[in-house]
Amino acid sequence: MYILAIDPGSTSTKVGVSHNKKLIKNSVEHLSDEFLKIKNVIDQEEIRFNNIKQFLNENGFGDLQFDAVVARGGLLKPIEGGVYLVNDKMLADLRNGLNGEHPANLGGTLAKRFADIYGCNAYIVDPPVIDEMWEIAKITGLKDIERKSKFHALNHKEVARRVAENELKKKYHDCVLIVAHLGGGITIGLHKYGKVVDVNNGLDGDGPFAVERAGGLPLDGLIEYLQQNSLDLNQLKRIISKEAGIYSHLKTKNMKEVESKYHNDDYVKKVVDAFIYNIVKEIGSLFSVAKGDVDAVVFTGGLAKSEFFMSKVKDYLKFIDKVFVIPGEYEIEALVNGALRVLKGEENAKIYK
Ligand SMILES: Nc1ncnc2c1ncn2[C@@H]1O[C@H](COP(=O)(O)OP(=O)(O)O)[C@@H](O)[C@H]1O
Ligand SMILES: CCCC(=O)OP(=O)(O)O
Repeated sequence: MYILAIDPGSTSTKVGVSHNKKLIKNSVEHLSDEFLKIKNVIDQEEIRFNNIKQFLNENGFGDLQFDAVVARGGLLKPIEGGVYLVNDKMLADLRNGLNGEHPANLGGTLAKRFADIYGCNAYIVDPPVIDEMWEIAKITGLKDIERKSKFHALNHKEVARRVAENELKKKYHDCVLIVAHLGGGITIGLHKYGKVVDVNNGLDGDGPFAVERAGGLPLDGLIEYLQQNSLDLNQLKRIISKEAGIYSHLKTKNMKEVESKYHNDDYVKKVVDAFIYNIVKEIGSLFSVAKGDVDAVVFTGGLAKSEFFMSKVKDYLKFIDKVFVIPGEYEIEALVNGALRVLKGEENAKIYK
C-alpha cells in the first residue's frame, strides 16, 4: 500500500512516502518571496501544493497511485483522539481557522487535494486540538475562561507509545507518563492510561515559555503591555505565539546558537536557566497531580537533540527513576501508522461533525 503523508510547518512541509514498511521522508522548503509575503496561513495552500507536487515529480513519485493521503490536522473544534476522514465540514472549519491560525490547518486541505487526484481517501490523525483533559484541569479562576487542550498531540502520542512498548514493555494504555515536547513551542502533558488528562496549551499563553512562545504571563503585566504598546488583539496574539519566549529576550530562535553563548554571556545564562526552571516546574506540577505515580518522564522535540539542554533538565529530575529522551519528532511515522491502521481495518476512521 502506498501512503502519502503531509505535515505542514511554518516555512516547510514535511512529506513522507510509505510503501511496504519503507518510508522516505523529506522536508519541502517554501522559501520564495511570494510565499513569505503571505499573511494568512490558509492563503499559502496553492504554493505548498505546487511545491509538494514538484517534490513528488522530481523524486520519482509523480506516477504513484496512492491508497491514502494523510496529514497533520489543524485547529478544529476539540475532538477525541484518532484517525478522521477529511470531510466538507472539516475543510470549512480549517479554512475558517475555527480554533486559531496554524500551518497544520493546511494539512487537511492539502491532503484532500492530493487524495482527489488519486481517487482515494484523505485522513488526519490526532490533531493538536484533541481533548482528553480532566474537567478539573480546565477550570480556572475566572468562570468564563476554560483551559484548552492544544498541544503536539501527534508526536506526544507516538513517542508515548514507543516508550511504553519499547522501553517499559507495557501497553500505552497501561502506563502513566509525563511527556514534554520541547520545540519552537513547548507542551508538557500527563498521559494517564492512554489519555492526555492535563496538558498546557502550547499556542495561546499557558505553561512554560518556549523558544518563540510566551507561555503563561502575569495578567497585570499583560494588560499594561497591551495598553503601553497600543496593540490590537491580532498583534498581541502574534507576539504571544511567534515573537515571545527565548526570541523576545535573545532575538534568535536558533537554540544551538543560544547554547554556544551560554558560558560567555550572563544574560543568555540567566534566560536559559529560567527557561529550564519553568520546564521542570511544569513537570513537577503534573508529577504532583499524578500523586507521584508516574512510570517515566519522556522528552522529545528539537531541543531533546541537545545534550546540553537535556543534562540541565535531568539535573533537576534526579528524584524521578526513569527519564527517556526521544529526540526530534515522529509525526510522519505517526501519520503513516494511523492511515495503515484504517487501511488494514484495525481501526475505523472517525467522522468529524
Ligand atoms: N541539536 C540541537 N541543539 C540545540 N537546539 C536544537 C537542536 N536541534 C534543534 N534545535 C532547536 O529546536 C527548535 C526546533 O524544534 P522542533 O521540534 O524542530 O520545532 P518545531 O517543529 O516547533 O519548529 C529550534 O529552536 C532549534 O534551534
Ligand atoms: C501546540 C499546538 C501545536 C503547535 O504549536 O505546533 P508547533 O509548535 O509545531 O507550531
